[in-house]
Order: sequence, then C-alpha cells, then structure tokens
Amino acid sequence: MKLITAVIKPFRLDEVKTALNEVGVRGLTVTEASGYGRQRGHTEVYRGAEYRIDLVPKVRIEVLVEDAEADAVMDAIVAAARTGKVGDGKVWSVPVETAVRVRTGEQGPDAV
Ligand SMILES: Nc1ncnc2c1ncn2[C@@H]1O[C@H](COP(=O)(O)OP(=O)(O)OP(=O)(O)O)[C@@H](O)[C@H]1O
Repeated sequence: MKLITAVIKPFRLDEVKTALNEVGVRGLTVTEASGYGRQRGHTEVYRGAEYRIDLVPKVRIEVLVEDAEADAVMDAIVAAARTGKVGDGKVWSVPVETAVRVRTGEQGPDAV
C-alpha cells in the first residue's frame, strides 16, 4: 500500500475529488493546511489577497491506495490540480506497512 499526500490550491479541490472518483478511489481525507514552496519570495494570490513570504492557504489530501493504483492516482491529482501558476502544489507517496478497517477488522490491501 501507499499513502499519497497532495497539497493543492483549495479551489482545485472539487476537480481533484472528481478525478479521484473517476480513477476508483474509495476514500480520502481532506484537511485545511497552509504552507509555502520554493517560490516564497514571490507573490501568490488567494481569494484576491496577496501572500508574500507567508503561509498560503492550501488543502492537504491523503489517499491510501493499493500499490498498483498509486501511479494512476498521482497522475489524476496532478492533472486536476494544475493551473500552471506558482503554488500549484506538490504530491508525494510513501509506503504503508499496514492498515485496518475498524468496522470489520480487515487488514492490509483489503482495508483500503
Ligand atoms: N518541500 C516541501 N515540504 C513540505 N511541503 C511542501 C514542500 N514544498 C511545498 N510544500 C507544500 O506545498 C504547497 C505548494 O507548494 P508549491 O506549489 O509552492 O511548491 P513548489 O515546489 O515551490 O512549486 P512552484 O514553483 O510551482 O510554486 C506549499 O504551500 C506547501 O504547503
């Protein structure tokens, strides 16, 4: 299994959710976040306000997937989140040792 984490612009969330649904993702977690990337010296605009050398509002998406799904899920997030402008975000994945579905006790890929 892999845990895919994406930090994206909040206004792209609906597009990303739709794209994830289309590639068969069954669950996800969304959290409000803030941060900056390497362009911190540049100005980023969010809801008409300019943020410069400050933490810019983002959303973090976490998706637990089977290994075979990981590439397609990452590609879907990148394509749906991209505007081509600074601050579009970042997507990464890490290996996951185990997962458990609380209701049934299923473990491993069956729990995804
Ligand atoms: N190295 C990092 N570690 C953790 N979070 C990061 C990192 N880089 C970026 N982020 C998170 O991703 C958000 C979006 O990053 P951003 O798109 O600005 O990254 P970037 O790689 O500098 O790309 P760009 O040059 O297009 O701005 C940041 O606000 C921050 O929350």
